[in-house]
Amino acid sequence: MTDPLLHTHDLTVQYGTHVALHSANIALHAGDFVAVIGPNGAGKSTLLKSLVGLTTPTSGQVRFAPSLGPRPQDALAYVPQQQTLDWTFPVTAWDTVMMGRTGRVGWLRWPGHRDREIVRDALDRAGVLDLAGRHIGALSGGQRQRVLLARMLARQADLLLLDEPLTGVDAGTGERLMALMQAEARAGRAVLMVTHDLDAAAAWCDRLILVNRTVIAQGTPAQVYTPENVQATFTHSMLGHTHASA
Ligand SMILES: Nc1ncnc2c1ncn2[C@@H]1O[C@H](COP(=O)(O)OP(=O)(O)OP(=O)(O)O)[C@@H](O)[C@H]1O
Repeated sequence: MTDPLLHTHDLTVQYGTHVALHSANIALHAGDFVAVIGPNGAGKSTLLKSLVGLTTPTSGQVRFAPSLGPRPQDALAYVPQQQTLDWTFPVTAWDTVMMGRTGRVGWLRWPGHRDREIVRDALDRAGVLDLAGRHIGALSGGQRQRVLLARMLARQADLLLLDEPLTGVDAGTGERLMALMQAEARAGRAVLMVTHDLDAAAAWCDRLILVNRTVIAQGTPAQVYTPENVQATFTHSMLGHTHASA
């Protein structure tokens, strides 16, 4: 197997004395479509934020492949949870997706013809081209989620990290989003997605990572979905209610 694009080494994150994630070791390879699954408060968003650099690990490391260059964060597209974004910001769906190009174009360069083509294609693939001129505040939850996916596609990043992209979308939209993410993985990108939808994850993803304040299990859906793993993930915290000793 090729070297991973990203891997963590004993990644641990504490908020004050609360250990949100303990000694997590995961790896993401080009072509991977991976789901992170666990109960509320399991540390899933914390894991993603650590990979993106929005949360600083207490100990352990996030390591990127040298092939991603000196600024690996530029090779990464992150889709946060929808409710963490300000949807009153006065921009259209088109502008929002064009912002996905900013990292590539640079803040001081005016977007060119190619950027506009990429934005148009991304909106089209996400099924929201007809909404391009609409203010984002006037979109429904499912439409917003599609716009966020389009923004991610427009970035043309090597690593795609998504936090609960299926929340609040109908079954048809969910299928479309999963198909899009799978296509991105098949095109050689690495896709890591946090989700509460176990069925969708098992149906579409190559690998699952079960998390409950640490990594409980990882592997193919068939390897991971054992009664023991599911019980360990969803019925109690592997770290109990203890806090860090430090
Ligand atoms: N900035 C923060 N400061 C303090 N505690 C935090 C912070 N962010 C998260 N936590 C705590 O860390 C734990 C893990 O949170 P996290 O958001 O990573 O969980 P999650 O698995 O994504 O949950 P959910 O499924 O509810 O989104 C929770 O107990 C949460 O309250």
